[in-house]
Amino acid sequence: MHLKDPICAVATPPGKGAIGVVRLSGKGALEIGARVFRGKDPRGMKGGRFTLGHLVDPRTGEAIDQALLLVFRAPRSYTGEDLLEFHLHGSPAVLRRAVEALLAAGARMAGPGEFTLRAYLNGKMDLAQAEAVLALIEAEGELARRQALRGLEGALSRRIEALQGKLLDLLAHVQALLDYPEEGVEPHEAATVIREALGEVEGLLAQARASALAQRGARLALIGAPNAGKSSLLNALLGYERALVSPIPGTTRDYLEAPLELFGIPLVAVDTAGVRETEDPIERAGVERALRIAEEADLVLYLADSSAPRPTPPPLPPRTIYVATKADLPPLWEDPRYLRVSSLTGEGLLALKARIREALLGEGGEGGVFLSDRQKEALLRAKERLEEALTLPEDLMGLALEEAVQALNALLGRDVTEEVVDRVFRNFCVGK
Ligand SMILES: Nc1nc2c(c(=O)[nH]1)N(C=O)[C@@H](CNc1ccc(C(=O)N[C@@H](CCC(=O)O)C(=O)O)cc1)CN2
Ligand SMILES: Nc1nc2c(ncn2[C@@H]2O[C@H](COP(=O)(O)OP(=O)(O)OP(=O)(O)O)[C@@H](O)[C@H]2O)c(=O)[nH]1
Ligand SMILES: [Mg+2]
Repeated sequence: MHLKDPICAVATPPGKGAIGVVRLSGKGALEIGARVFRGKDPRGMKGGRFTLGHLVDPRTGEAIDQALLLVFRAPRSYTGEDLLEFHLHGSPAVLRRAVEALLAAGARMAGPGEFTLRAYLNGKMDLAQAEAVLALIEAEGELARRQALRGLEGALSRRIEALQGKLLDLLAHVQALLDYPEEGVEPHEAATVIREALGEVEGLLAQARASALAQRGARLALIGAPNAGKSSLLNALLGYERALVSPIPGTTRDYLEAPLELFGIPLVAVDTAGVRETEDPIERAGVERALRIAEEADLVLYLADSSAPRPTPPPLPPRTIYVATKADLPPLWEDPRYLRVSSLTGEGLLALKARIREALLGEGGEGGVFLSDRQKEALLRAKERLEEALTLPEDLMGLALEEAVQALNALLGRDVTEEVVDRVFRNFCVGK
């Protein structure tokens, strides 16, 4: 059901701020606006204009606040409907009264994401773009922000549409074959198109992994023997003295977490107690924790002091980068599998950061676009159907191709059930 009734909500975050914005959208928004605004009549204003006046209580005429009123006229607005924005002082007391005034004048409270839902239903954006709006709001790191902006501006949608175009051409070809078998199609041609499509889908799936990582961030554990230089490397990565450093082995007793952004990826670096055999029960508890943290981390940096006798590493997960520390001192051992780093001089630090980035994102992290879990599932369905089509003779692959196109349609939010749409917008905040 697509309602067009006027909805309103505060668009800015709760709390105090320089400005607070209340949005009003739908059929009759201009009339409601006229009831709550003292100043220029919004019904006489062109779209894309603003004016300064007062927001008033429609029941009493009492001024609630000064207001800058922005008027957008259907279909040229965010939602595609008539839309008014009241820019008020960012005061909880003002915003509460402002919403009350709009409700009294005939609007109703918007549901979560209802403005963006209307933008989607009115064809202002597809479902993939709507999900990117949410991802942009949620973005904490630079990479997540960049990926979400690309998605919201339609980078993914265009790629999916191009892919569908190719598959629909092939489908037409294959269907023609059913009607005019004597015409014939080059058998290898279909396979080539499908393989190309599969390549594109797989490329997007790789981006989905990078996208999930950019959104959620990653935990990076530093582990190694006492005195290996873990706390020093943590400080060097952070660029400030977060952890205590000393020449006494066993300085770090408990683990320590510090947020850090590398190449736009939000990370939590975890410095841990040096791993060794020990009688001290407190130290032993610290060691056990360190090993568990390594096991649970997305990526482990295993540190070994290159200026001391070579230690035997504890059991380490496969996602481990091996680091030989104190590269500024004469080495007692060398191993090409270890990256030489000095926290003192900074030598090898850039190479280490590059390795961390590569381990987390793989090669193609940079040009990525945001992909939601829902979009990833649609891509997996398309991939299955394309793989199936590849095993079939041309005259029988039509159904599989059609289903692949349908999966891509679902990604864009075409021909999807209300339930699918609801599930997307449930995650939005009220006011978006
Ligand atoms: N004050 C304010 N700032 C905002 C938003 C908003 O809704 N209000 N946005 C909301 O998320 C973002 C901007 N996105 C927007 C996207 C489209 C339209 C819009 O009115 N589009 C019309 C007309 C465009 C035009 O005048 O050229 C259209 O597409 O037809 C407005 C904002 C970020 N900043
Ligand atoms: N020359 C040199 N000394 C370093 C370097 N990194 C660390 N050190 C020294 O090595 C000693 C131990 O450093 P920490 O960073 O405390 O080592 P840790 O691995 O955290 O040790 P625990 O907390 O005891 O497990 C300190 O005296 C540091 O100054 C380096 O790159 N070069
Ligand atoms: Mg330490």
